[in-house]
Amino acid sequence: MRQPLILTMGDPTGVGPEIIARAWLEGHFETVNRPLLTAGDPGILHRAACLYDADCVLTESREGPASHMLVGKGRRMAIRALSRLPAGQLVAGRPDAACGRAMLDYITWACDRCLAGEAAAMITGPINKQAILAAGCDAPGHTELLARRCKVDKVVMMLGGSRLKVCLVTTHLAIRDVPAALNRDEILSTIRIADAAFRRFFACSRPRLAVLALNPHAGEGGRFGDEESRIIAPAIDAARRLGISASGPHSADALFHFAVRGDYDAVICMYHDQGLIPLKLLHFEDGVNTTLGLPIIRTSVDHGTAYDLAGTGKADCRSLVEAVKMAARMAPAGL
Ligand SMILES: NC(=O)c1ccc[n+]([C@@H]2O[C@H](COP(=O)([O-])OP(=O)(O)OC[C@H]3O[C@@H](n4cnc5c(N)ncnc54)[C@H](O)[C@@H]3O)[C@@H](O)[C@H]2O)c1
Ligand SMILES: N[C@H](C(=O)O)[C@H](O)COP(=O)(O)O
Repeated sequence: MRQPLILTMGDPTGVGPEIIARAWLEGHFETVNRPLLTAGDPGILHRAACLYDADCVLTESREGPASHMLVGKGRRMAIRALSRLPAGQLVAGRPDAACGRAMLDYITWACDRCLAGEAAAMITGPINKQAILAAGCDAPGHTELLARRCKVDKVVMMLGGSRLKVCLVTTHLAIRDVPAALNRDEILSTIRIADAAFRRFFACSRPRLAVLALNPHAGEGGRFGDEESRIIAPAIDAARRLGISASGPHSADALFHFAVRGDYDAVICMYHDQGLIPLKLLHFEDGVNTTLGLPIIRTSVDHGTAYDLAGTGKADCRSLVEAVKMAARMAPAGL
């Protein structure tokens, strides 16, 4: 049998459990060509599924990799029980350290199964970064946590949809710390990882990568900053010498128009919101977050825990569905 895709449930008090249950109950995973296993909490998932189907039933199973099956409208959802939190006592949007520990356990278990070749890919539900900190993990997000777990120094956060894909040089850090975190090698390695991933996973023989400037008007010849001439242009030159189709530094305000028009395959962005604002403007509903440069395949929803919606059953599950489909496409054929 083909190895499964593992879905991690995310924050038990966020929308993760309900978007997983919703996607299952609406049948969105029926065309996925691999088994799906949810790493999470059966009681929480059952409570979430009841938002859509009051008759759904949680059953114990002692056979197979799934310790629980959730049955709703004839669909069987395999669950690996990694926590048994008191569902009735948890309040939407208020994770405690036990929830933080559980979120971490889902992620590390799934990552280890992928590293061992027992799963083909992992897809992550949204976590709360404060809660994982309360549970003793100082990684600012999945991206950094998985890089550490896989013993990789440099990975790239890419978010994308059909119209736009953005790769970030820096991720979760204060805006005031961005300039100091940028250097030629970081930018060059981001370009190289993006280039390799597009060739391998997205059937792009020579990806066209647009590299953004940091400052307005690409620094206006040094008047508004010199990162462009000092750091970014040398990184682009080095990439081009390696045969990579990288261009820039482009003015960030104008470039997205051309990228969305189809002139580029991906945009290399200097910091989080430079890339994620245009991306989420276009692709909030169906965007996918992918970590490039890991030895495993990891995709994710492009949104957070959405505490304002948790427990209402109103959260959109399209990003999750796209993340699962993308993981299935990226998964190694031999596994
Ligand atoms: N993949 C991840 O684990 C991930 C991604 C982004 C943010 N986060 C975390 O989530 C928490 C909240 O972050 P935030 O408030 O910046 O972003 P958010 O995405 O949780 O919420 C922003 C807005 O989008 C809405 N929204 C989010 N998901 C939705 C969905 N599926 N359907 C409909 N509307 C949806 C919310 O209701 C809210 O109005 C933070 O702790 C953050 O670190 C986690
Ligand atoms: N920057 C991501 C976003 O806004 O969607 C998000 O915080 C997720 O990060 P991780 O995949 O590292 O958890």
